Amino acid sequence: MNVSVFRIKSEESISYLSEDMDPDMAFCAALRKRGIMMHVSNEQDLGHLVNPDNFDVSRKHPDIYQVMDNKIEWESRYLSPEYAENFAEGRKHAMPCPDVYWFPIMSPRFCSEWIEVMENFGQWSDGSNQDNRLEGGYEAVPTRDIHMKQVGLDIQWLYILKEYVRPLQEMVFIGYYHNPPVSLMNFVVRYKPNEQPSLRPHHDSSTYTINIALNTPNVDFEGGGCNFIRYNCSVKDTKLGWMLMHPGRLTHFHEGLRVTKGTRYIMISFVDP
Ligand SMILES: O=C(O)CCC(=O)C(=O)O
Ligand SMILES: [Fe+2]
Repeated sequence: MNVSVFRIKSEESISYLSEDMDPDMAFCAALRKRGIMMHVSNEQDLGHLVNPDNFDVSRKHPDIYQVMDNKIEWESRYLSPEYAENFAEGRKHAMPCPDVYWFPIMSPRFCSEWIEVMENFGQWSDGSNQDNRLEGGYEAVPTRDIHMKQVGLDIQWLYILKEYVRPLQEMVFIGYYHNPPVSLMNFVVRYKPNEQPSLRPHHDSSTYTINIALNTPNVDFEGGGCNFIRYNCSVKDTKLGWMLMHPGRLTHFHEGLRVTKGTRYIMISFVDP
């Protein structure tokens, strides 16, 4: 196309204004009216345009917030490449302790960016029983943590629970169906030797709890893991982006084992409290 096309002074001149069309469509229509057709000149994938209405560049890692608005690309970046294998016919789900299931769910990129979102925000709780973020203002077994709401990820996280966690739950705790999952407690926990190194035995206020490893034992930290006391069984060799799923109460009294070096991060949700 030549710029002279635009220099014609007449009522036929090319315009991108139209009462009932967006500017890009109006522009194309005006060209067509003058007999100028547009053609695809390549079939290379050059990426995508984000919707500026919901892409918040002031966030650390705005892409990780896009699970609802740009789902296909979000999955390719942040879902574990092994996620789909969880649904393979005849798949034997890992069960490291009785009724504790273990699934690959998130990619390494998810794990590192999720940690960076939290550390960039930086306002970890002080580990005391007083917690103004909660309805009752009291947390019986406090962790050093940041809640999803504090970093504007609460809606996205509930969507992740519904889309990616619930289908796994339905495969292993058969007959339990609750859609959408409800969860008021969704947070990243940080353990380190001189801050909070461990978590004393407790029940969770959940029907089931999920616990995603955001970093790697013997690489990023030493010690750590989750011990299920009734079964004298612990999961210490947690795997990056893999999620533990276990009942919250009664049978699954558990504790967070001591981190002796480095920093351990996990993502926790108490689902259907
Ligand atoms: O450290 C762990 O893996 C367990 C964490 C836990 O039990 C909790 O946050 O409720
Ligand atoms: Fe717990």
